[in-house]
Amino acid sequence: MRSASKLVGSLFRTSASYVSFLRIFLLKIFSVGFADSSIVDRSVTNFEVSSDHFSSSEQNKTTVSVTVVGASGDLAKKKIFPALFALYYENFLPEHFTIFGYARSKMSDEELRNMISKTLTCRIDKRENCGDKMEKFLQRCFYQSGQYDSEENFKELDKKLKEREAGRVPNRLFYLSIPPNIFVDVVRCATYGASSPTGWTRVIVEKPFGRDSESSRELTASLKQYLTEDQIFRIDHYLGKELVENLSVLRFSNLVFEPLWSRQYIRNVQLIFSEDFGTEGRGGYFDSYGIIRDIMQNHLLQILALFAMETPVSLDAEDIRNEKVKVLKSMRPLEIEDVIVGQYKGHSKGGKSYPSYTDDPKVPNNSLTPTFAAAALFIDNARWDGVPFLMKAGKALHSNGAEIRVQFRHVPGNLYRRNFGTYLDKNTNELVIRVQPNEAIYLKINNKVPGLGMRLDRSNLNLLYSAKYSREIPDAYERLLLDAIEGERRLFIRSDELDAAWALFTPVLKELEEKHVFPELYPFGSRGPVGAHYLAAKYNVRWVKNESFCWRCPKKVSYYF
Ligand SMILES: NC(=O)C1=CN([C@@H]2O[C@H](COP(=O)(O)OP(=O)(O)OC[C@H]3O[C@@H](n4cnc5c(N)ncnc54)[C@H](OP(=O)(O)O)[C@@H]3O)[C@@H](O)[C@H]2O)C=CC1
Ligand SMILES: O=C1O[C@H](COP(=O)(O)O)[C@@H](O)[C@H](O)[C@H]1O
Repeated sequence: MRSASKLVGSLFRTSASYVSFLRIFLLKIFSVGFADSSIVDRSVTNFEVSSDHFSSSEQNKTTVSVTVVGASGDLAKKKIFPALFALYYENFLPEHFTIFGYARSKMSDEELRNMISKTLTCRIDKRENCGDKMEKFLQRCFYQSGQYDSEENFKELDKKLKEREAGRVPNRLFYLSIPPNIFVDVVRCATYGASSPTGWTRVIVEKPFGRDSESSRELTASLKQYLTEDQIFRIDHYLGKELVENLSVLRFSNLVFEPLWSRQYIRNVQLIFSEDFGTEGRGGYFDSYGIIRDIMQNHLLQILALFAMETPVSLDAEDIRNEKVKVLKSMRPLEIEDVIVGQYKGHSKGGKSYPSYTDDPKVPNNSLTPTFAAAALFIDNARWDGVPFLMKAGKALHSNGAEIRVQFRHVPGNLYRRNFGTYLDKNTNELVIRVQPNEAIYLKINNKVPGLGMRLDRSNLNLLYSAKYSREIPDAYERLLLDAIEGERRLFIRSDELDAAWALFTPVLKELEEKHVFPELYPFGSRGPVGAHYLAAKYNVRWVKNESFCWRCPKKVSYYF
């Protein structure tokens, strides 16, 4: 009941619609009554089905408009419009909704629809009626051209929004898919020119949220001149990935993992991100941020916080985010001795040539920006004292993927020690959560090879999502957009979380820049700089590579670098 009353308070404060209030309130009541129902299954709570529970006259009174600011850009085309269509296709959008694209480029509604239609796709498993649905979706999309710092232009948008809202209570979501230097202008103009007069107004902000502690705080302060914290949805799309969402389920709904989840049983944790392509087309942005800001300070650190937090009081957003902040505040700021940086260099192989990072016309020839980094982080609390959390992130590597590897300690006094040979580490249990591609959770165990002898083998207890579930896994942006529409903040970053995250990385980022640390060059398509192995070795860790993660590796080989 406590969570239900908390929710009532916060919903009224943010003047959320009565319909979404009722929906969430009932869900909360259910979650108190039945332990399992606290896990919201959207297949039974989507808007279509919910209209059985809530009279359509309620839905008729409200409407949701999503304005994608920066609609002509890469992210909007690649991710946001396709995610909105997928939500529509699955009946997750409210009955009355409108989508607006807003940018400086001149476009008609028809031209926007034409642009969007090129990137919309149907779920592999649900192609029926897809063409019809696409057409209907496109008819709900409109365009307004305008400057980002013109209140007048946003007032024109407001006028068009009102026409579509047709007298219903308007709820408005603005997605800032634009470069960060214009975030504040847009928020100011949208607030004064186009915020909802009677419903809610929410703003999704894309990263980067500043370059360091100072600029991030400035950005937060500027946004808060116009918005309350409740209205700001800072997106980290890794939090919307299926396997990252599943991390808490794995920990807190199974008896077998949580007792092992500490320094007592875990030797080290590895958080690995790799891409087999370079910064193509995004060199201008990337050069002023680098891989530590682009991937580590946000995506990998968010995963780490979810992995390491204590059990939250409930699944409420504030309870979860409180626990994440505690983990981040218990961490030691990263030190320069615990980081290595690299940058990819071009070469030719098999008649094909691979570019250097600095070949990008938007990157200066003498750029020291890292495209690869490895780091060792520590959480100084009772649960994790002394356990290295190793992060590795890189572009233009030999493989593509993201995973969490949990290496367990050796079995004390292991009776089968002799059977393992010299590589004892290789035979300890390991839990792998493969975030992408080919989502999976598997546990490496030792077992006996059948027969009269006593030969041991390594096997995987394997949950491979594609084998178990026939349905397509939704894109992270779908989940996050839906959450923002529903006012669910659990997967968005609160400002104190952001402060704590920057506090860990800002000193080392400054030091790397001030000392002009030269990144170790590594060939495009390689495993990255050897320095990463020395860093791991310092903490008695070996990076492990799983064969299904590595498309250039020969099959059935476990890689110890
Ligand atoms: N692309 C991606 O994969 C990812 C992007 N992001 C973040 O999302 C946001 C949008 O990214 P993305 O779509 O790649 O960005 P783009 O560079 O494509 O910019 C989006 C739109 O903003 C306008 N714009 C671009 N540069 C400027 C400028 N200097 N001044 C004013 N307007 C400008 C352009 O629209 P017009 O000229 O028509 O006004 C452009 O179409 C950024 O904050 C980015 O960091 C985050 C994760 C991944
Ligand atoms: O935020 C970012 O993420 C992408 C990787 O996202 P994914 O969902 O495709 O794994 C990365 O390429 C980009 O540099 C970074 O800004």
